[in-house]
Amino acid sequence: MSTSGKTVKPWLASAGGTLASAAGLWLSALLSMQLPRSVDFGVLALPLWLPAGLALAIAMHWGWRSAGGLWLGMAVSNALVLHYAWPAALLIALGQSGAPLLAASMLRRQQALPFYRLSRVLMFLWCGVLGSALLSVVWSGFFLDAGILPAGVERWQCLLARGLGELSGMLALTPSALFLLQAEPARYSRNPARWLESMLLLWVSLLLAVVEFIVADYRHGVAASLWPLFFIALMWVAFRCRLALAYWLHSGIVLLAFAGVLLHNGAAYQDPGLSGMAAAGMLLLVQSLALLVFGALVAERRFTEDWLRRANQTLEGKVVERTRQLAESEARLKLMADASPFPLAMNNLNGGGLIYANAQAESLFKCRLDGLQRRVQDFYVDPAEREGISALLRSQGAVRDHEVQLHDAEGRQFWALVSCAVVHSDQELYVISGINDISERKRLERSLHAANDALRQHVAEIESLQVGLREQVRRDPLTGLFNRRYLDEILPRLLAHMLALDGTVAVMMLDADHFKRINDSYGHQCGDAVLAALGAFLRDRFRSGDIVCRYGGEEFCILMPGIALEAASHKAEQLCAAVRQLPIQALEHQLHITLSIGLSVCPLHGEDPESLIHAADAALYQAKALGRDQVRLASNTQRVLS
Ligand SMILES: Nc1nc2c(ncn2[C@@H]2O[C@H](COP(=O)(O)OP(=O)(O)OP(=O)(O)O)[C@@H](O)[C@H]2O)c(=O)[nH]1
Repeated sequence: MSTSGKTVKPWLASAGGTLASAAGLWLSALLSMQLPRSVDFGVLALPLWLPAGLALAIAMHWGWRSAGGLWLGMAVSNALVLHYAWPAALLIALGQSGAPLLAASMLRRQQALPFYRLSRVLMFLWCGVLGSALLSVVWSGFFLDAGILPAGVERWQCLLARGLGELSGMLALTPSALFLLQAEPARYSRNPARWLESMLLLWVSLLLAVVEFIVADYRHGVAASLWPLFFIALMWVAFRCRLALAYWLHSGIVLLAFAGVLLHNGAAYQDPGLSGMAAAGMLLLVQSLALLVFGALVAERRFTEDWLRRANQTLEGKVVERTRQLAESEARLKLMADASPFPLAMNNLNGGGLIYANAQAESLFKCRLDGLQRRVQDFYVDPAEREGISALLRSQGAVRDHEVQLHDAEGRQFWALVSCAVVHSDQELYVISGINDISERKRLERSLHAANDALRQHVAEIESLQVGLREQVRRDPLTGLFNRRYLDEILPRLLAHMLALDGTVAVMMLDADHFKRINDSYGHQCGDAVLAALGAFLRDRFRSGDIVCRYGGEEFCILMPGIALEAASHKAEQLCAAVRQLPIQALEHQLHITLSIGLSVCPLHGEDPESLIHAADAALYQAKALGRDQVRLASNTQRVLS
């Protein structure tokens, strides 16, 4: 370890301390000897034994490091001031230095310092002052016979005097030493007004002490009665100012009292006898004890106040730090929310008052939303919708992807997808909402729906056209009856179906007789009208299950499923007769026509379309050949019927 040039060597410091301690003790012994001795009572042979008080103060402040100085100082005092033989002086000094060192060590172990509790003051008085004095006196007692006992003084008297002297010395000097030992909060020294008050009190008190103890005539009773003023001044200083200052003042008063006694004047020196000195000593001791006790109480209160102040400062520091952390955290969260690419807002659940909205939300709603008196319901096209969301939030705590219609500050309405969550903070319920403008999506959805509707309509039209086309394909345009194409398509299926059911199908072929004449006589259009009228008549004449087709030209074919040969023949005869009687209005002409009919029946005349058509056609041809206006059955049927 490097040491600077200014650092005092430990051994030098130790030697210096030893010598300084020794010198101090020797000087205080010299001073003690100047004080009046008892001549009347012989008990207090020694006056206030100042070295003992000083030794305890040194031992408490520097501990065992001061052992050499104490021993040397005491030995020198014994030898040079009290004129003991050197061996006795050295041996007695062992006790005089060891006793305060032991007492100080014990007090340190019990942490008796600093004196900010009354219990510690009592501990100090008991262990330090009384214990030290007793130890020292007991030790000295072994050597008092070694030719050093004053003539005519009993040993016990000498021990008692020594003991009381040391006790008094320690008590009187303790407050004076305490300014070295006492730790106390320093805040009183920083207050200028208090400092001025301290200085004023200190110097006025010292001035009064000079007057009281040095200038005033000891025979004057008034001077002695002023002593209580110093108590007041000391307590005042101790209470209002730093304790160290009170100890200083006490030390000054003690020194001035001693000085007055030495000068044979002042309140402490009331008479040259022992009684005056004893009274002065008692007053000093009482003053010392009072200051110790009062100082401890004051210090206790100050340390408690200081502890509370520091605890408060620590607490305040923690609060400040916590507040800072919260502010940082809040700033981070705000930064995150502000930088969010999605519109975010926060509001009171009750009332809907907006607390926060990020820049995206402000841009969406086209207005500033920071701390304004705005409510979320102000932005709903239908405020009742907001009530619905609030009710959901109260019951479920969150709402996901709710479609609502909002409007911005400029009145533009738009659809939004809203997701909300309830959060608790400071006994309040808040709602955090994410808002997604879905106007464009909605517009596309509407376009899509419109396109779908148009497409559906288009498909329906196509289907209708297809149905029409299908009808056109299988219908004859002139009569509205099924055409031959349909007949060719339906007949095989019908036959297969009826054969599977063991049923019958009659095929009726009929032809208008001499139709060429109508065309020739009345024109082709009139012929068309006749054909149309005949078709309508045929359609009405047959059951809905029958299939009436225009086979071609003026020839028709009718399929009648499930009809027997006789019934079919009968129906053909009736038809023939009915048409014969039928007046047909064709254009401006009323005409009559007749029909020739050929009839075949499945399975009698065949089980396939060709056979049946051919058989019916042959029968028709036969009816024509036999003079027309008649019904003929297919050829092999003749036998069956006859
Ligand atoms: N107005 C009109 N006439 C048609 C149509 N289809 C065929 N015809 C006519 O019908 C006539 C059929 O004549 P024919 O085959 O000689 O038969 P018919 O005159 O009825 O004599 P028979 O059948 O032997 O009694 C022809 O003059 C055709 O032009 C049509 O759709 N409209």
